[in-house]
Amino acid sequence: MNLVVVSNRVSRGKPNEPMTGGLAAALLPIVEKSGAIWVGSSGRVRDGNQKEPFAEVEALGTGALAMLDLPAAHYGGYYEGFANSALWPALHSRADLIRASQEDYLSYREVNAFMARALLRFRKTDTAFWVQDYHFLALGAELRDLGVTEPIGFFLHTPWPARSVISGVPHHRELIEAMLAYDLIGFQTEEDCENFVSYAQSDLGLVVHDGVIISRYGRTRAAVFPIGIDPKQFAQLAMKASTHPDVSRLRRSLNGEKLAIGVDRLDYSKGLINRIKAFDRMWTLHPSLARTASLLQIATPSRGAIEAYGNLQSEVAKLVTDVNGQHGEVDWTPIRYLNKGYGQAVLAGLYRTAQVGVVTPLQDGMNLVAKEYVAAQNPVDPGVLVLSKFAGAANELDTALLVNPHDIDGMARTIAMALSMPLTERRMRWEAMMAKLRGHTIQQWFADFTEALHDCQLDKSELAPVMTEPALWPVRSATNGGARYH
Ligand SMILES: O=P(O)(O)OC[C@H]1O[C@H](O[C@H]2O[C@H](CO)[C@@H](O)[C@H](O)[C@H]2O)[C@H](O)[C@@H](O)[C@@H]1O
Ligand SMILES: O=c1ccn([C@@H]2O[C@H](COP(=O)(O)OP(=O)(O)O)[C@@H](O)[C@H]2O)c(=O)[nH]1
Repeated sequence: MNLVVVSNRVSRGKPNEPMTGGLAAALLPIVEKSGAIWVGSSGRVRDGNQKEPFAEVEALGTGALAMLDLPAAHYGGYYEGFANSALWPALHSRADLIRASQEDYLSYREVNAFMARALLRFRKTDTAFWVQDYHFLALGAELRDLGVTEPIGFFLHTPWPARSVISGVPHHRELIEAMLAYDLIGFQTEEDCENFVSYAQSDLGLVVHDGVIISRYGRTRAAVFPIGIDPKQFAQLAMKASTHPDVSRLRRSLNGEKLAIGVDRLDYSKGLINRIKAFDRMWTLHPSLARTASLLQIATPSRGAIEAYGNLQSEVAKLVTDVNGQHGEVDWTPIRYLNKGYGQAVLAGLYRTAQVGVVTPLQDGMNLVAKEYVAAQNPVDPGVLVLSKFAGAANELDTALLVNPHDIDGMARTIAMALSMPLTERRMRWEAMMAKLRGHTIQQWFADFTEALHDCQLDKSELAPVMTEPALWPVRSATNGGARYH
């Protein structure tokens, strides 16, 4: 099978460069070894009506990486607009932050249609397409319109919310109907999958049998594939990193003080404000922890052109300044706040230096930082993970100290408890989490999804086509060769 993997964000795999998000971090090591072609955005745009999309293609491991220049007129409306100002907030149950215009929606559809045309260049006999994430909900339908009959899978890296929340997205119905052009739709958790299936049944009135949704396109299997990491490789990275200058300097600067670490994109879904308030509360409730335990918070800038992200950056910076002003001493800074990214080779060493990992998103598809923190620990003296129950990772890492990120007092108490947890309990919890990480690696995730996609194709060829009542479909009219949706 010739696999074509598609995502908005790709990674060129430069060692020492920070990863922009978990999708690129997770896909890089497996795509490199799979021989697949990975197609995504180059981060550049190009003017004009590109008849032949421009792609820079380079070798990536045993396969290739193709980076496309996306259409200049639509990029902003697609990425900052519909994908990250309408879909992202809805997918993270923040309906209050949904901002969507008709122009943004049309740009989103244009970029999906553009990507479909671009993908034809990589289609060979026996090709399967694997589309990643909410940037390309309609890509499968666009490919079908171009006559593609090969298997097309889709994996959603974010949560899928309750019906009432996703219904807040303009054009939700036609987008979700378009998703049914995929043969296989993968989710991070059972809850996400159930929410999606419930929408298909209740809002689209479709029949669902054994996880298979029957629509005008035929059969779509909805299933759960929790994404993992390579814990062995991450542990090796962490051991090697102990001599990295940044890691050595951090260790020296601590003078025996305990350290908690947080590593997140600066995103409102990550719960940074509540986390910092929890530390503030902890130092107020337990004055003995002032000077003896501090927080290193890495907050990598993300999607800065979007208003909600710009506001968050100012709000977090102000809160950190207030808390440091309140609890700091002439020779002690409670929160070290870094507004930049680090390569994973350093990050792994920073995780290992910290006695507590704090991962407290309000909502998160998976959260790979939680898994990486666990894998990076020293087995004889492991740190403690404080983890939000609303991160996908909490389903597997259930021996972490699970917290409600809305309960600031509760988080303050739990972080204090983590800082003083006895070694036997730390080891017991850590070993149970490592067993889960070893059982669900990124390699396994990749193999499970591609095998399930292959099985969908077999089912298709063995079963007669399904006829159903036509659902409501977007009305298309051609304008300058592009697709328009009403
Ligand atoms: O590409 P960006 O706009 O810079 O954003 C970075 C990525 O953020 C999201 O990552 C998700 O994928 C992780 C791996 O499955 C998962 O652990 C995390 O919970 C998700 O939020 C987004 O879904 C990606 O498309 C972005 O590339
Ligand atoms: O400075 C940084 C911050 C994060 N990461 C990586 O970015 C990914 C973040 O993934 P996660 O699933 O936690 O969250 P996302 O950002 O995708 O929502 C992880 O693999 C981190 O190791 C990185 O390489 N450098």
